[in-house]
Formats: sequence, structure tokens, C-alpha cells
Amino acid sequence: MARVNAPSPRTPRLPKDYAMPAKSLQRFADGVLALTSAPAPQAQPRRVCLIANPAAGQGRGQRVRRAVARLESLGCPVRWALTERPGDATRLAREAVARGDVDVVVAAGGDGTINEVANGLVGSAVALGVIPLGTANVLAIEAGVPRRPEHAAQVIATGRLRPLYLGEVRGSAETPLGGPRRFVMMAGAGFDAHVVDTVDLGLKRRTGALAYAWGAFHRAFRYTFPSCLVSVTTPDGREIEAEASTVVVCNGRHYGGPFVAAPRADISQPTFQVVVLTRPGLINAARYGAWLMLGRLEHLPDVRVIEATRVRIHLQDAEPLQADGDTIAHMPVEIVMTPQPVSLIVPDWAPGNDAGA
Ligand SMILES: Nc1ncnc2c1ncn2[C@@H]1O[C@H](COP(=O)(O)OP(=O)(O)OP(=O)(O)O)[C@@H](O)[C@H]1O
Repeated sequence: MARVNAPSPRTPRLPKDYAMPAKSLQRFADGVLALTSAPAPQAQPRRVCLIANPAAGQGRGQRVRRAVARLESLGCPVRWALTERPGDATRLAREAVARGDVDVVVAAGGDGTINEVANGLVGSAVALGVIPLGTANVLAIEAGVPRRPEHAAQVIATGRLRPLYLGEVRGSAETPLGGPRRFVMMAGAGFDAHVVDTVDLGLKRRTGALAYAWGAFHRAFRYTFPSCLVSVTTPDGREIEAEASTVVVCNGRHYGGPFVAAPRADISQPTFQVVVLTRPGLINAARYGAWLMLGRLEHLPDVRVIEATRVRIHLQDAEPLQADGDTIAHMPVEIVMTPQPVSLIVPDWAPGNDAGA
């Protein structure tokens, strides 16, 4: 059972091995935030349930304590809970919704934790807050949520609500999922999913995002790059088919951290941008990676980006599908939009956050 604590003036006790190296650039950005967004007091402080994943990132217990202390100093009553295994965050979020005594459920972790909490909030009016403690923190980057926990907490207490449409993965008769699984930022098949599925978790805990770079490099030598068949339904009802070595269904612009894979994607719109990487092999994988890091992936002639409301992906074998950095299904899959968005709490100042306000 995950531990759950009622609101208390004391902040949670977490293991000590959570220290995070300071990042001076981030400090500067957070400092700018602090200067430009002095909190406007809420009429009623938001009631918060904070769900922290102690396995996210490289250990960040201090940061959870600082976030809880800041929320309480801003007048927000905070219940908190630690996850003990995958799936706990969805269950705890559902329980918080069912109790009806919170305005916001905060995911303190990485994109996998946010994914789980968002899955637990679908269909409710309870908002989603983020304390970014993961390895890549793609949603936090997308929405401009600051890394510094005190500032992220301030956003939760005083930020605005932005609609966040989720992708919804459906299995098939061969690969049933036992219910829809939603994703927040992206779902990927082919080489992308293979790297996520086989990443060395011990190395990830020690080195963070480098574990993916290393995994991609040394897996590419042995990976057979099977061809994915992608069928896309566009917003105007056209059907487009494409073959891919890797396909990434993007809900947001960013991928793998600060890199922009789909510049026209918008988490507040109920459409995807489907990035189709056509050519197989180590050299092409490296080329796509380099162009992604330069923010120019969509300009390559062998890359297609297609706007979509529905995507079906077939592969010869039951290869994995990754969503928000975790394997959640196997091929074939169908991906649609969840009809109702969840409400994400975002800072006012970050670009795009006026959507739906
Ligand atoms: N107590 C736990 N022990 C082990 N794994 C857990 C625990 N609680 C949750 N998990 C799982 O940990 C996985 C990774 O968490 P998360 O994605 O939040 O961190 P991350 O991978 O470091 O960050 P990011 O996705 O931003 O790179 C999630 O799939 C989640 O289900």
C-alpha cells in the first residue's frame, strides 16, 4: 500500500539520497519567474493532494519537502502520498477525486508519474499540477513549469488552468489493454519504443537522459528496424498511409526533453502531429537524432509530419509502444484523442499558456 498522510504542518520525511545538482541557468530562469509572477492570492487556497514518485529522476526527496513547505506557506492544505510501485499514482489520484476534498492533484515526479496521475483525473474537474522531478520532464518544459520546487509550488497555488487533451491508446483483439491507456506528451513505435523498452534502469538512475543516448547508440547496431505501417485520419477526414522505421505521435511540441519534434503541436488542441521517420538503420537514426537536437527534424526530406485525429500502427510482430517514456502496449494499436481535456495548472507568463483561459 502507498502511504497517505493527512495535512500536517510537518513536511514528509523522505530518503536522504535525493540531492540534485544545482543548475545555474535554471536558477536564473526561475529567478526571472519569481520577479515577474508575484503570486496573486487565490480567493480560496487550492486544496492539494500531492503524489510523489521516489523512483523518479535521480532522487529528489528534498525537493518534495520544499514544494510541500511552499504550498503550505501559501495557505494550501496539502495531503501527500508516496508511490510504492507503478500504477499507484493513478489509483491515488482516483481516490483523491472520489473523496471530493481536493481541487488539484499534483504529480511530483517525471512524465511517467504525470501520465499516471492524468489517467486518474480523466473525466473529473480536479486539476493537474506538476512538480518536475523526473529525468526528461517534457510536459513541464512544454508548459513552462519551473524546475525549482518552490516556484513550481507557487504556480500550483496561483497559476491558471489550461486544457490538456490526452492521447488515448486502444489495444486490439490480439493485444488487449484492459481499458484505454492515456498519454500526455507522446507515444512512439519502432526504434524509439525499442530504446525506451530496453533502457538500463540502473544506468538511467545514475546518469539520467544519457542512458537513453547510450541505449539508442548501442541498440541501433543490433536492431532490425522492422517497417511500421501507419494509417492516419486527418482532421478533415482524409486517410493517409505511410511506412516508417519509427513513428512518434506527438501531443505536444517537445520530445526527449528540450527538443522540439513537432512545432505545430498544441497540448490544448484535440489533434496530434504524427512524426514519421521513414528510413531505417544506424546512420539514419543518428541523423534524425542530430536534426531533432537542432530543432530541424521536420525539414528533412525523409521525415513527414501529419496532423491527425486518429492513428493506427501495425508492425509484423507485437513490438512495444512507449508512451511518456514507459512501455504501455504492444502492436497493433489505435490512438485517438480523449474527448474531454483535463485541466493543467500552468504559469501565466509561459508562451501558449493563454490557451483556453
Ligand atoms: N515507488 C516506485 N518504485 C519504482 N517505480 C515506481 C514507483 N512509483 C512509480 N514508479 C514508476 O516509475 C516510473 C518512472 O517514473 P517517472 O517517469 O515519473 O520518472 P523518470 O522516468 O525519471 O522521468 P521522465 O519520464 O520525466 O524521464 C513510472 O513508470 C512509474 O510507474
